[in-house]
Amino acid sequence: MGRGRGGKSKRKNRDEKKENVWDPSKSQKGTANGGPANSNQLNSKTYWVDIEPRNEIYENYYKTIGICKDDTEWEQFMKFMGRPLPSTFRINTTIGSLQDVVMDQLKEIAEQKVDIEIDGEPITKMVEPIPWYPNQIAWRSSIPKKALRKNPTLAKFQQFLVHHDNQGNLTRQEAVSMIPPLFLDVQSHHHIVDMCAAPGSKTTQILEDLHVKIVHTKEGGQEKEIISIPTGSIIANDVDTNRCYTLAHQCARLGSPGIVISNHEAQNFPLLFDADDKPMFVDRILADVPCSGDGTNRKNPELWKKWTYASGIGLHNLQTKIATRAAQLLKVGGRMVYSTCSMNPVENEAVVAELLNRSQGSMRLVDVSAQYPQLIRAPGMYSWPVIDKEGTFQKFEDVPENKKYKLASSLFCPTPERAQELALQHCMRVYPHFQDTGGFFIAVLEKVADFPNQIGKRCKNTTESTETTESTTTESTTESTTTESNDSETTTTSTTTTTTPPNPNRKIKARDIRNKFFEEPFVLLKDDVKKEMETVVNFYGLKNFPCDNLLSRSDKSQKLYWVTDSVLNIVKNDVVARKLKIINTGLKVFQRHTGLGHMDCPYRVSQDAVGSIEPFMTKRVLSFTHDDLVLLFKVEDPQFNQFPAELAKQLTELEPGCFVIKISGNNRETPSSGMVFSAWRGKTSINLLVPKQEIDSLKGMYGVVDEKKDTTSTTTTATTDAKVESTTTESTTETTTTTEKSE
Ligand SMILES: C[S@@+](CC[C@H](N)C(=O)[O-])C[C@H]1O[C@@H](n2cnc3c(N)ncnc32)[C@H](O)[C@@H]1O
Repeated sequence: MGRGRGGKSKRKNRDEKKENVWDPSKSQKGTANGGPANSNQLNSKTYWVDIEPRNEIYENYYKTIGICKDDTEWEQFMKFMGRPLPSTFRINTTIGSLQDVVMDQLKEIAEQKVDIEIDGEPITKMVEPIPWYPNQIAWRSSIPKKALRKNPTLAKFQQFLVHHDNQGNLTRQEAVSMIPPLFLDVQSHHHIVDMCAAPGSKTTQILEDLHVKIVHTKEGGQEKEIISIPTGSIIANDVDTNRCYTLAHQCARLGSPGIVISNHEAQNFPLLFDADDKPMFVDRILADVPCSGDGTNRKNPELWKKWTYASGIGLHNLQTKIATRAAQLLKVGGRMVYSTCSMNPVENEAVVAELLNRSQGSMRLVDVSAQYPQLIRAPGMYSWPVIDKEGTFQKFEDVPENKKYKLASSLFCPTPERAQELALQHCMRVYPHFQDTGGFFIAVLEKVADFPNQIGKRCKNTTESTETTESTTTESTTESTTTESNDSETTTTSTTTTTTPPNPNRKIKARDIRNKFFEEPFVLLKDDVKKEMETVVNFYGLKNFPCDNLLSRSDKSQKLYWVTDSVLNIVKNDVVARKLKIINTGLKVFQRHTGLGHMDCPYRVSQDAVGSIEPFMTKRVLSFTHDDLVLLFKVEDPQFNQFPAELAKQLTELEPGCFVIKISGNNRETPSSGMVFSAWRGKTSINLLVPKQEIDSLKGMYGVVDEKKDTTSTTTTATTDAKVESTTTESTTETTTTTEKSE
């Protein structure tokens, strides 16, 4: 973590595009070129899509359900639902002293006066902190993105956003989406599962929290310290393989050894066992389940056209299964957050009530009303009718016999007495008009005892388990939102017993091919690689580096991944390591040189992990100034003697091979100071072992004009003996040298 990467470029991803259907370029109105007639008077419609933010069925539904207390509030609700969302983002809390730089710049921008109107309402602030988010880490701006680009006064803010987003210094995330991780109350030793994690905005937020350690001071107080190696871990899971790669990419930007990306159906997520064969129940679990998304209409206006009664009803069963599985995987005393970006009680309180019923008192809703008091929220609902195209039903008993198969009894609200017993008021509802956000639902639950038929009773020294592994009959993908039918679920998904251990020689199975799962398992280092590590430790002068926390992916051990103790514990259990479908884990820290002739050290430091490994290095770290860095950007493979004399001498004396460049200087004056880069010392020249995208992003940021001969080349050239292919592959974030193939 920290300033681990010189520059973090952001790859546009297909999934993001798919999810965010709003395409402002198609919605230009106003002047001939699409801009407003007067850049100070904006009409939000100018910047929004050409979709009327109305849907009669939706409006009737939510009026009947009674989410607003009266007509005046309803008007407010609809007014905000019909507007584009403010832009919101979080500052990355793990970038060390750079956080102060970002904050300074942001405050300077925030102080600038703006004089614009949107829909006739004056906007006086370009950007402001979100009041309920601690320590001014989250910010919002009501100015539409497109207006930022068009208006010269606002352009500086736009540049700030683009630059720091590219550098991984901030994450754009919807304000309400930041709420569930806050209530998860993560600590650095926690073992966490994010069950439906892609595209990963909440995972990255949790991952940042994992790197914060609470230190107890002598005076009895508490301080927060950013740590690069937590003991805990987060497994970020998603059923959609492609979305898992997006997730992996998002998480790689943070460079944490505590991440595991897995690809399972959340409702069948396997219980893991540690190296001693003990079940690894989790400390924290987030079930941010697939939902109708009817709280996101402001972001995805297309949803206005798509909403039907079936949108929520069709997902209730899957949501209940996922919530149940989450509760089963949780440690007694652990915390779970269930959330949706829907306002529909059948996806929210109904699921929570059903989970509490199934838990038979082992789960309870936590009253978090005193936490984050500036966050305006409504309590959970106690009663709601179930409405579908057949009619409106107050109780399951009211449904005609021949229609009962379409509606599960768990969709219906409990009796008022039972709702009170379950304390459904402790659920939280956030509506758009409360603080100009999307709509969201959050429930915080605690496990107080074992779940009925608690999973995890497993015989030691045997692979037999009472734990469910994925049943081939439940391998379906996400349930359709359009189906009206819904099986009434009476049993949990955990009661199936399997006695079939995973195949120890597991390669790729037919089922995996159907699910497009082709990843090789992560394994502990073989003895010969362990032996090689002695050379690596010596070459880089690694002091106290935890070599035992390294994994590889194949026999060739081309790349070595650094993981936290918690991840290591998972992989050490051979059976589990094969059962868990890991797409990626940890931090790629070393990459083998191949085809480079005789090299004293078989591995070079990967740019992905350079910031994390540099503090362990007592050799081969050279201090460069910002000007030296600019020279490296401008000149292809600069010769030693092109640098100042002292640095040229150090380079000459350095043994050939990989080394690390650390930029000196004061953070506030030299923006690149503290950045670290993996580099190669050739015979007479050096070059960066950094992907081209990252270099380009930095060059843009520092206004470096390219003086290199071949600007279209994707590789550095051959006066040095390592060449880095700078294009990233579609499916992974890896870069490969031209002399090596990725594993
Ligand atoms: C609401 S989105 C999650 C958003 C994510 N938590 C974030 O903050 O970026 C729901 C996710 O659930 C995934 N999903 C759908 N069905 C699933 C299942 N049965 N098991 C696991 N993930 C599922 C979808 O692929 C989607 O990525």
